Amino acid sequence: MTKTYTLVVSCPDRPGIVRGVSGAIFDAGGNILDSRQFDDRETGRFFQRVVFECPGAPAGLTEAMERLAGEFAMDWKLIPGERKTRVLILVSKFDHCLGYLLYKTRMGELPMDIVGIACNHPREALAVSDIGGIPFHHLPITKDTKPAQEARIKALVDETGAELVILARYMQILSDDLASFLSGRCINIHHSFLPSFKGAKPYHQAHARGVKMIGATAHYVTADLDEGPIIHQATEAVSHEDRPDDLVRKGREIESRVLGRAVGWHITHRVFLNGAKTIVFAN
Ligand SMILES: Nc1nc2c(c(=O)[nH]1)N[C@@H](CN(C=O)c1ccc(C(=O)N[C@@H](CCC(=O)O)C(=O)O)cc1)CN2
Repeated sequence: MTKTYTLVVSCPDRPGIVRGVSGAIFDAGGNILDSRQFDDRETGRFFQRVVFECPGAPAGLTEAMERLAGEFAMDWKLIPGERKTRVLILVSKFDHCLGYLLYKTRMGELPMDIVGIACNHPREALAVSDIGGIPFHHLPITKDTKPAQEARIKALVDETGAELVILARYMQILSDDLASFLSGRCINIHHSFLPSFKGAKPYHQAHARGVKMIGATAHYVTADLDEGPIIHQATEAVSHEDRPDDLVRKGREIESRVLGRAVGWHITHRVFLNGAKTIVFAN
């Protein structure tokens, strides 16, 4: 039976990388369906994402990639097309982004398994979302209980085998330790067009500043608040007639859409970390 695979590679740039990778896929019986690449002249690093189909398992590809990895100092990963990413979602009071992710997952538009939802408020706080049979974890937090609460989050990640943690308007600052534990596998939605208006109340800051555009930013989480590598952003025009609540209302749609696209690109292996930035082979 024909199967599809995604191969992602990154390595110091030099001639012969694309020939090596495409040759290995050809020798394994693969037919390339899509290939995207980028050569970062600033860092001298090369990035490639290849989707190919193969009549069954790509025989010998792993061994060939290991040889290429030795020759080119290459980081690489081969992912079966039907594989779904295991995801843990963290949320606080506002559940519009959670609701959007649940809907997109149920519609089959996000290939992921939501293995749990954790919230620092009781279940009843999630006003609109129907979480169905997804396990819900109420993890209250205070200044004094933060270390224990975060230890519970780490345990949940390990117990559920979560490969990605999504902060879907989770309004608690992760400690350096937890941010480090989740490095490269935790995506946050910030409700402003970063780097403007960092912090907990960006819409009020935006209103006070009198901006004519608002936006949202999906980024990987680092210890430095709202400073992580950006995956996706979008904006919408607003006017003097918009009060803070209007900005919050208009922002809900932007936040949901931006987070949904960023998560979709991450779980389909279209996002590469490149220092403090990202490379995104968007679709
Ligand atoms: N280590 C990080 N943790 C978190 C990040 C991040 O980038 N790095 N993003 C936030 C989300 N966020 C903005 O997008 C944000 C959340 C919360 C706050 C904040 O000041 N929270 C207060 C408590 C507020 C409350 O209880 O309602 C606090 O934690 O003291 C600012 C920005 C998620 N975590």
